[in-house]
Amino acid sequence: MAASRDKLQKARRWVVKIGSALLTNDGQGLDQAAISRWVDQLAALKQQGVEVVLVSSGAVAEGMTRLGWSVRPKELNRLQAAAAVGQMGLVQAYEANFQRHGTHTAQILLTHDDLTHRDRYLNARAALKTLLEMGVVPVVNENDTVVTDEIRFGDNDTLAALVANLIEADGVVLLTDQHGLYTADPRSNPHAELISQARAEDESLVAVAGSGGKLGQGGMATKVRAAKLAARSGAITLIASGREEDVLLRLKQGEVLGTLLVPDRSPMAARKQWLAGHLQARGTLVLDAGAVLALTERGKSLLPAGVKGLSGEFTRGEMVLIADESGRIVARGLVNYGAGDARKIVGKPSSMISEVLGYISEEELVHRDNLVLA
Ligand SMILES: Nc1ncnc2c1ncn2[C@@H]1O[C@H](COP(=O)(O)OP(=O)(O)O)[C@@H](O)[C@H]1O
Ligand SMILES: N[C@@H](CCC(=O)OP(=O)(O)O)C(=O)O
Repeated sequence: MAASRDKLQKARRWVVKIGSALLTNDGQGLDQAAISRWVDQLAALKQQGVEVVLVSSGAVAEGMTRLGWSVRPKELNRLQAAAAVGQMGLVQAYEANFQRHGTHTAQILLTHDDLTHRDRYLNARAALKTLLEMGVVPVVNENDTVVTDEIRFGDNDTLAALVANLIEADGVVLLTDQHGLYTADPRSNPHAELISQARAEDESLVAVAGSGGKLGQGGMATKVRAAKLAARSGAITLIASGREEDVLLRLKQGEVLGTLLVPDRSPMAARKQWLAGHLQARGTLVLDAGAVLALTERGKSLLPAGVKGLSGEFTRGEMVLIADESGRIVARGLVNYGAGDARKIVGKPSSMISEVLGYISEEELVHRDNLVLA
């Protein structure tokens, strides 16, 4: 068990999700004091070298307060309106608190659909990674204006896991109003016991998590499902109480709190399997000998300069095979430029991409994070 806790401690990129159940102050809008404490902890984690992405719910609840509604509406359009109003409150609260630490925040509104479209996936990934490199804390929520699944099912847990997949986070921390996953719902079963650790892919957890929390909320079922999703890219998930004092810092110090859900695979093996299993190759890039060595021996990204030719029709974000001049496949990966643009830049230095195409997405044709060697 200690070895697995250690993994969270050593994780250098955390996705921290704060659920609606925690964020709202007895229906009185956002719990500003609690937000201030979580932000202090997140800022301290950053100081310790952890990159953090925050996934925050609470838009509907805050919107209802701002609009003076005491009863949660049933109509989706009114829930959407409340989410749009309340999102401003979330943004204000996080930005003001992070400013105390001299840190900028960035608002990222995503839908699950965005993460299944390969070009949008790469775009979201590039934006988030750039923000992290700049030391900005992305604050993510579902874009409730264009999709309504979440406000119907109350599930930002899945979004947190998808974000972890997207940016290869090594840890997902789901903060909620319970100390973790219990053997039964502790609200209705006083004998329920806290599960300290389990395999993320353990099917018996689904039965334990039940069908959901309070009416209209995801409860533990969505957290267990999210842990399974996060495990696909090798991330470890921890479910803990956001009310526990200094919970994030204590977890970072290795204290045994909450429920740890451990992936079966290492991040690299998980990513390899995902790349190998989920996508069909749409084309082939043929590399010169220097580029083959850069990829296979030095773990580098593939730059356009090392590509001698290409075949097939592919769009940005699709899978391509990467071969040497004899036709031997040396790797596969997600390509940053569609075939038409790629043909124009192959053989050229990356410094010429913007001149040739009139824009630049990335300087690599295939980034090493999106590439697996054969
Ligand atoms: N096995 C279980 N262990 C812990 N909590 C459970 C379990 N089954 C159901 N729950 C319920 O899930 C709730 C947390 O889910 P939810 O209200 O959706 O929180 P959040 O807004 O943080 O996602 C708890 O308050 C609890 O009543
Ligand atoms: N996106 C919406 C709802 C998401 C939600 O409630 O999710 P959860 O915190 O997992 O129960 C909001 O910000 O209010």
